[in-house]
Amino acid sequence: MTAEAKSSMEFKTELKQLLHLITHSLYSNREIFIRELISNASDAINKLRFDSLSKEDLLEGDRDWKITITPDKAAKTLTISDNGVGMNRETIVEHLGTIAKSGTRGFIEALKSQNASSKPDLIGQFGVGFYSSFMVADKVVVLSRAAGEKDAVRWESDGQGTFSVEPTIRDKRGTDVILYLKEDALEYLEPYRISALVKKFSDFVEFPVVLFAEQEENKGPVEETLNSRTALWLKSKNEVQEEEYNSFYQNISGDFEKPLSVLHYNVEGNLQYKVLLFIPAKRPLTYQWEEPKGVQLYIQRVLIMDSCEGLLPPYLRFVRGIVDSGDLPLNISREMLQQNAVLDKMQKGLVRHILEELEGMKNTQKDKYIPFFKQFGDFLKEGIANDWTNKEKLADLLLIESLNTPAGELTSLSDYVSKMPESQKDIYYLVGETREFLAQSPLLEAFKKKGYDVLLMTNNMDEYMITYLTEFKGKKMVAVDQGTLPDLDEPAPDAAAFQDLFKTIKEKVAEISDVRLSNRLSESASCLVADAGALTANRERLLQRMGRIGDGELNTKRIFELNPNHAVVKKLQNVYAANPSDPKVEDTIRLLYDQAVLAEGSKLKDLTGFLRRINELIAPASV
Ligand SMILES: Nc1ncnc2c1ncn2[C@@H]1O[C@H](COP(=O)(O)OP(=O)(O)OP(=O)(O)O)[C@@H](O)[C@H]1O
Repeated sequence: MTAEAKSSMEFKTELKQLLHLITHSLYSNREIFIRELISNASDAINKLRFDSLSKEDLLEGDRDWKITITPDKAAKTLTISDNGVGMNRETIVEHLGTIAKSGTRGFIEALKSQNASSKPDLIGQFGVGFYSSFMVADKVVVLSRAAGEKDAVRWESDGQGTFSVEPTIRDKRGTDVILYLKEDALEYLEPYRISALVKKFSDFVEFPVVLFAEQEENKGPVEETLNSRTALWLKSKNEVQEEEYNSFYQNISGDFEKPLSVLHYNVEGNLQYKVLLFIPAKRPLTYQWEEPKGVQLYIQRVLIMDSCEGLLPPYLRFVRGIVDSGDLPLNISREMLQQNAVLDKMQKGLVRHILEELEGMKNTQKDKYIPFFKQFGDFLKEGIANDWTNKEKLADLLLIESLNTPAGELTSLSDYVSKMPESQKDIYYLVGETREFLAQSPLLEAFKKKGYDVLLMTNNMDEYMITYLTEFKGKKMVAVDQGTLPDLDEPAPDAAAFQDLFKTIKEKVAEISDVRLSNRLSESASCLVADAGALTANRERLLQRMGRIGDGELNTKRIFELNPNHAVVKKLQNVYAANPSDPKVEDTIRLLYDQAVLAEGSKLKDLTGFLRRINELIAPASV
């Protein structure tokens, strides 16, 4: 039977690339292989413990959970064994050969682009898991027997592109990972080295990690438990050292940095649960392509779900940690969890704590909060769009540049409001690509004159977020490139005199929906604004970039505003009054319009016409 025979198979292409990179580029942090293998062993035990809640037979009476590390100096092998769920022929081929995790491709790209040898921490961020064995071993053999099955399987590979599988014998369920160490990795056979690494990386692992070592002079083997197995979240806050938090966080997140903040508390009362959450300091590359790990759900110390979606809303997926509930039944299924009211209540509490922590940081530790916001601000903006109940709190966590803050410095909405002059009713903002460009916009002239501040939003998420943030502390959020602005002074009352000219402008400039005198301009002659509720120039460009509307295609017409106090506008009005069909009239209208198009950052439709008109103007004065 083919299923019984030894067969040789190829790794999936992406895995081949991954293995090549692991073995050739990542040396300096290779000791983490031990963490990865212990973590797999612990996952395997957790999985069986969970499965056995509904199928006790699987245990066959053995619930003495244990992870064993056996160095063999003579054979130069290091073996990591567990009595977890195990694998059969089918699952071993699937898990250790053909499945490339979704993050693998991204990992490979990041390694290639970032000069991998100088970025060893990447491997931790991506959790390449089992394959990290090939950093220290030139051959790896896995012997495994799945719980509830009789046959065992032997997997072997030198990490060069193929692996083989064949039947074998293992007298109990579980897995042995046997590393045939490279000559330059024999240090990992030394008990003191193994012991130090387990303490460093895996001290909190819930199951005993036992070193099974031969003694000198044929005294027989000794077993020594290396990890203290403390469930950190069950201790009280004042019993835990900062170092313990750090290494626990690094273990569950794969991050090499310390966390930025730790939230550790107990909830008593109707609902009881223990919380240990971490806010990371840096945004790992993984977020872009891998499923977020999120928060682990434990029920009375038993890991139920590695990444429990319902515990936090998606926008807080950067938070790591553990919630251990005393109120949920141990054998709860994923489906039941999703409909469980307890989870909803816990989520509300967790969100409140996280937002309060961030608020405290913003108010009292600016040096910590500003870098945090630069890394994770996008997530909070996503929250403004999705979490209606916490919208105001989230909005108050925003940091934004503004006209009155020096370039590179940021203001919060509360600060903005507290500095508003009495005459100012609304909060003003302008969204665009860069601060430099926005700060020069003609749309800000009247604000500069009146001393009103304008928020200058230049982050990718801002256009999206601002559609959901229409108010803050009872004040309207108003785009300065949209609608009319009653807070500003009225334009000169001579609008009537311009009515005939305006009629001609509307006939000549098909791109606009209307023309009127402006109360936004003081230096410039003209500008374009969107009608209330219509697409602004920046949003239109964003939609074009996203392919939602065609390039150069104007879906919405804008309103053309003229500054009645500007010399060119005055002259235009005079020339028009004397002779409405003077050819200079149309050229000047076009030039004023094209200037306004450039000032809003859009492209000119008729660049040739624009240059011709400019040259005709310059010609009489030029040499
Ligand atoms: N000791 C083991 N017992 C049972 N199954 C295992 C064991 N080690 C690995 N596996 C299986 O092989 C799969 C791949 O392991 P690998 O370490 O590459 O990734 P992972 O553990 O899924 O992810 P990560 O290491 O990033 O958390 C695991 O998901 C698991 O199904």
